[in-house]
Amino acid sequence: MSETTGGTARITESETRSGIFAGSDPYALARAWMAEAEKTEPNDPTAVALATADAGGLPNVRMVLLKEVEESLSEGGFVFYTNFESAKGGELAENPQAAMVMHWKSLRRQVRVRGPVERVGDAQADAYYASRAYKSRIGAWASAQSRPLSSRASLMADVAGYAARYPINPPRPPHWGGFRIRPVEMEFWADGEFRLHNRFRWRREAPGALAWAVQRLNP
Ligand SMILES: Cc1cc2nc3c(=O)[nH]c(=O)nc-3n(C[C@H](O)[C@H](O)[C@H](O)COP(=O)(O)O)c2cc1C
Ligand SMILES: Cc1ncc(COP(=O)(O)O)c(C=O)c1O
Repeated sequence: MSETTGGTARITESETRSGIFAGSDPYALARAWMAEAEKTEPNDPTAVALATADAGGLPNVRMVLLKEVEESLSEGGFVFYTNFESAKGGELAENPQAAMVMHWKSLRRQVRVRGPVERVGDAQADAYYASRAYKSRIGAWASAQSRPLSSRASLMADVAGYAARYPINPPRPPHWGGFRIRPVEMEFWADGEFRLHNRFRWRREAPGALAWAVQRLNP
């Protein structure tokens, strides 16, 4: 058992990690793997399957694009953007916890993250919204995401209506913004021969603690 200090976060682990698993900051490790995936994946290297559950515990899952792995040694988060009134928005309002997994076929690796979820602050969400294509910004106004739609024509009429209302610089819709998953657990997985994969789980040493305990897991 060894103890090291990764920035402000202490790490306890049973085995020294090396190669693609090395490092004392799991956010930096996730960013490094994503940077590799950007070179090898044909499209959407930041796509994640995002799992939520409603108040009754029934799970739901869908893809979203991860837009930020925040720079922090100990208290970072995984950020995505969506409609607060969508199915996932409703589930996160009832039960603000989520899990996500990134899987890159080209690298044969996956990263899993679990934790409580909070909304991203207005200034950060405004800045991200402003960086999107104009038509995507208008689409966020027009789409009542996850609710029934009578026809494609009605959606396109709403798109035209919002484009007329906001010919330039549409403000961020009040129903659209970001969520941040604050990990209590992360897992880095890489494919091994004959299914003898390598897995390292990073878990907070105690609820609310900054320190991580890292454990190699059976494949
Ligand atoms: C690769 C990919 C990326 C996506 N990214 C997002 C996203 O970042 N935000 C979003 O709201 N929907 C995104 N979607 C659409 C969602 O998968 C989903 O259809 C939508 O958010 C409604 O989900 P819900 O009804 O569970 O709320 C993406 C779909 C795919 C296939
Ligand atoms: C409905 C929806 N919202 C948001 C996003 C996030 O991506 P972007 O901000 O790059 O449009 C996506 C990506 O596919 C999407 O489908």
